[in-house]
Amino acid sequence: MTDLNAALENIQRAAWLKRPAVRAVFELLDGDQGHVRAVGGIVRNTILGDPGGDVDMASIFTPDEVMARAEKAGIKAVPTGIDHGTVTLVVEDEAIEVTTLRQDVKTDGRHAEVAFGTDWEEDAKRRDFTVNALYVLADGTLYDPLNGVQDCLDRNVHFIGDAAARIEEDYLRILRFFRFFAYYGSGRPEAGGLKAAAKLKAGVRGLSAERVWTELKKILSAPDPSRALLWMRTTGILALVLPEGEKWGMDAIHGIVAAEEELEWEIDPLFRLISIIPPQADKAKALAERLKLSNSEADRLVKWAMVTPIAPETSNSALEQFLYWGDQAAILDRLRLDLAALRQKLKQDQNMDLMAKIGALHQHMEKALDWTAPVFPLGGKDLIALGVEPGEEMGKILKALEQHWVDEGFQPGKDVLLAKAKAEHLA
Ligand SMILES: Nc1ccn([C@@H]2O[C@H](COP(=O)(O)OP(=O)(O)OP(=O)(O)O)[C@@H](O)[C@H]2O)c(=O)n1
Repeated sequence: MTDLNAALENIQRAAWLKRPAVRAVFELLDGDQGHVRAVGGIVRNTILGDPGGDVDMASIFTPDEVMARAEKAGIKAVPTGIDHGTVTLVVEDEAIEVTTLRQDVKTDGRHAEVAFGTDWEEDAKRRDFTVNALYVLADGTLYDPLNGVQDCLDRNVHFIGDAAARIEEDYLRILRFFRFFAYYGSGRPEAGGLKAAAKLKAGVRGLSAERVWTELKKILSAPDPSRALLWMRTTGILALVLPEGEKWGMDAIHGIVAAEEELEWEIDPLFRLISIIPPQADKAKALAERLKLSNSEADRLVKWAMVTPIAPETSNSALEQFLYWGDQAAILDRLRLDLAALRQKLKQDQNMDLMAKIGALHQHMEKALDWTAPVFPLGGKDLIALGVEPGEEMGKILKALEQHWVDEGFQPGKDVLLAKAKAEHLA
């Protein structure tokens, strides 16, 4: 476990703190006087020993002042979120968001109305969690007004001030609570935050589909999201954002996480989603529409839901037929899912039958991964040459010949197929 000294050292040594863009922004906005500071995810992640992510900064200067200074210094500045006081500065291809300190004035639960401020503690207090209210100054010292470092070290995702009030400012914070718990939490989520999240959960209904899906994807991308998902289910929050996953085997996710680790599968949030919803095309479609998944995400989900499960006993030739007529990616998803489930089962019940099934599924997966569909050697032109009129009938003949070719293990060549066409279809 990281201790305080190691955490502070992580910051002093952080490579991002020395990057030209970060130095340029510190210089532009009087970093030596503490008027601009790195904040948010990058600081949190660095303390926890995983210094990845974009560098976001906060500053006492108004967006106009930031723009004016950037222009004078020849730094590219784009007003990317001017309503929220955000200007993006670009130096040597690195984009850094600089947001003016804020004080909240009014809120409707989704969008806080903000006034610019110059008080760092005030800015810290209007953020969501203590672990996100950490600032790094130009010289690498830490400003931690709300004891966020200790909460990082204790793996405690702790709302700032009154949890309910923080949530009412932005209901997305309910999902962020579970996201940060998934990544950094240990034990149980903090009781006060959990209670407030459960009580105010109806508020997530008012969030845009895009924000919910983006956040859900981040939860599903955590090294092990299973505990967070279980708490979301216990509090009834999962039922609101993902009703399909409510009664379905949440246990599957354990098998997936284990298989990812043991078989070095890449973490794939959509695959994890697949594992916790039932394989029903109508449900998959409804989910994709409700959460506004991208076309490729929706396509993958629906195709997976429609694919026929492939039993371990399936013969090689039957598998080839599945692969030829079906969707390779969906079949692979199906195989991976079943494999992960069987491997999990084997941990409780070491029996030969299970081992044999797992071995067979491994082989099916190898085959499916290597699969390139053979090309059917016949086309419409070949039948026209035999005197068949183009049209529906020709389509039927071609389909029948193709089916025969597949059934025969893709072996019959063009001549054999043409002979069959003459004998059976053109007599
Ligand atoms: N609903 C929100 C969203 C963000 N923030 C604050 O804005 C910072 C930046 O937000 P964002 O970039 O969305 O998230 P990060 O915490 O930086 O995490 P990541 O970059 O890993 O998504 C957060 O750290 C937090 O201080 C907040 O208080 N409430």
